[in-house]
Amino acid sequence: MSEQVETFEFQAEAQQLLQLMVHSIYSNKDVFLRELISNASDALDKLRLESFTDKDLQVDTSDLHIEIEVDREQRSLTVRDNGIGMSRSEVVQLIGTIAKSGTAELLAKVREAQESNAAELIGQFGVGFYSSFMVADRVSLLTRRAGEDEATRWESDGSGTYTVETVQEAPQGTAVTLWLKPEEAEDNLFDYASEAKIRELVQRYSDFITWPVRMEVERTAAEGGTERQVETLNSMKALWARSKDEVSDEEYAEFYKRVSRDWQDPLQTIAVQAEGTFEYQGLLFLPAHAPADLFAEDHRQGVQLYVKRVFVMDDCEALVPTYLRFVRGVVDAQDLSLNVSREILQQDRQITLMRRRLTKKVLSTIKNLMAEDTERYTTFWREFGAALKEGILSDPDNRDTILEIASFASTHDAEQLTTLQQYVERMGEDQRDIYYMTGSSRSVIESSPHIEAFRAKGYEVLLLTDPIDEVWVDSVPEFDGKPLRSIAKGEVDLDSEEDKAAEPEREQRQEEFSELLSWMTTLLGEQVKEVRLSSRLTTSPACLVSGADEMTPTMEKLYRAMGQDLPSTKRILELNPDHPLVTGLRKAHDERADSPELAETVELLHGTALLAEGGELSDPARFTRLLSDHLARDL
Ligand SMILES: Nc1ncnc2c1ncn2[C@@H]1O[C@H](COP(=O)(O)OP(=O)(O)OP(=O)(O)O)[C@@H](O)[C@H]1O
Repeated sequence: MSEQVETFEFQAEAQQLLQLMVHSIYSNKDVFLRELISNASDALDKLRLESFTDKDLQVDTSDLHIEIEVDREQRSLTVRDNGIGMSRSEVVQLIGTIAKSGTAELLAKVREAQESNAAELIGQFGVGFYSSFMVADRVSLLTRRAGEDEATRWESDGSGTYTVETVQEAPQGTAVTLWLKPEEAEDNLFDYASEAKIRELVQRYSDFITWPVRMEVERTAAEGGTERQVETLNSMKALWARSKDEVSDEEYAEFYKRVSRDWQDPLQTIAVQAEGTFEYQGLLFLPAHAPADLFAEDHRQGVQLYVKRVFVMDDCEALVPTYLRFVRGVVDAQDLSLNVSREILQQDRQITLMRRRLTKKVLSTIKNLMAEDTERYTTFWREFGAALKEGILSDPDNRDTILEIASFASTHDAEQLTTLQQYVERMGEDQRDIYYMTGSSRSVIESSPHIEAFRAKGYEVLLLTDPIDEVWVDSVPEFDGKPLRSIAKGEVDLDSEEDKAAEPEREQRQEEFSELLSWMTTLLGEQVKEVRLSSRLTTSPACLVSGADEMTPTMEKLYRAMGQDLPSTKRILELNPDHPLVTGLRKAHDERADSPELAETVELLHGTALLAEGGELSDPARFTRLLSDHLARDL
């Protein structure tokens, strides 16, 4: 007997994703079976774990398995599991909505993207249960949660609505039935009611699933003719427990797709075997692409934790540091309790040791990639370098390794990145420091006045443009014995023989300009700490620099964005004594120090220095008015 059928609408975002599936933006339709088997396997994992941790739950876990059933007449295919199942409210919540954060934004991007990029973006959702609608025009799901009496039937044809009804009788677990669309091989829509096709897909995509995937198949009997027989289609071997030479790249790739919910192959597979007092095995992966939310606060982090082959939790963040949050995979520990909670794990000494070891392994893998496979290393760095650099600050133990495997843009090459080691090797005899400048983009830094003298002298400057660069540079005093120095901070002392020879001339200049400098310092007292002559400028009239130990404006902005209230640090205005604007200003000041127009010129000079480094004017309207007035006077 069934109760009244209720009709619901899919949540708007779910509806959009469903539409993408129905219209099949995803060219590989085969993956629907992998998704259904993967969900079934998760449900079996959950039931087994719950039966260990909840003693009141009366369930039979002696034969947990997945079953595939085909009805060729009706062209239907059912994937059934005797796992945890879902309650009625879970069905509505889990199947009718998409709970993941950032879904709306990602969907908006998919809508704007070209077809080929759209598939890539879709991969970031994990195609999931909805992928059934790529191959079926009607899908039903019958499920009963372990420990509950009533079951739920859900059904939809993939348009805007679905129905839900409570059913009295159903086996525990979930059965998903697809009414298959007609075969259309040129559209990659194959005959999924064919035994051979199913066998092929299970072996290709789900062989490592640790639960048996069974199907009744037709066999040639010994005495001729055929007979029906139940067969287990997958080998069920836990991939991380097998030796590396026994596992093919394809198997690793499929396994990666399951644990990461990525649709592309991993960039690198990392197998870890630890023996001794605390035994564990791990299979970690570096993805080939950063997810869109890598820098979002609630970004997914961690790997799956198994204890003696029993799945315990997803996204176990205690096993990897935050700066390696993009690493995916599995760790199977031999000596942990199945009852561990996330809180306990965070403080567990053995877990800390495991994290340390896994971190070292990941970093050494990246180091090897760098030495042996530049192309893959470059891909890795482009996708994840900005996250990895967070480790320079947060993981002092591995700071040196991270600095060794880091790459940076530099004035040496317009495209290729450089390592610090390569930079040091290129340093000339007379160069003592590693020069860098931080800023919002390569072009802003390259056109900022600060870089002029360095360029003129042929000194290489690292161009650091990730927000995190602002932060770590202050914590790294040197690399390979060479101090790291910002070219936008403190005094520059380029220290060549030629500069030393120019010392007396510099002192004389200082003298000549001293009145102008002190007048300007008073005039701009609200905005700058000091006005002085510069040895870093060759073509620009002026630039702003920070004190050697002070925060840069970008850094201040960063802290403010994080909600910290900081007083703004006054900077130093440096003038180029060879620039006609500066020499002219000095002359004019000697002649008519109290002219209001002169004060305005000084204000304009300060404003242009700010603009040249990509900074923001405090009063742009006033600046443009002064500028237009002065320009008009020249006409
Ligand atoms: N066979 C099943 N048994 C129990 N629960 C299921 C089953 N299939 C799906 N679910 C529930 O429905 C949810 C949504 O499934 P869906 O496949 O859409 O996404 P997902 O598995 O969470 O994520 P993704 O597919 O992106 O990895 C699952 O998280 C799970 O809670």
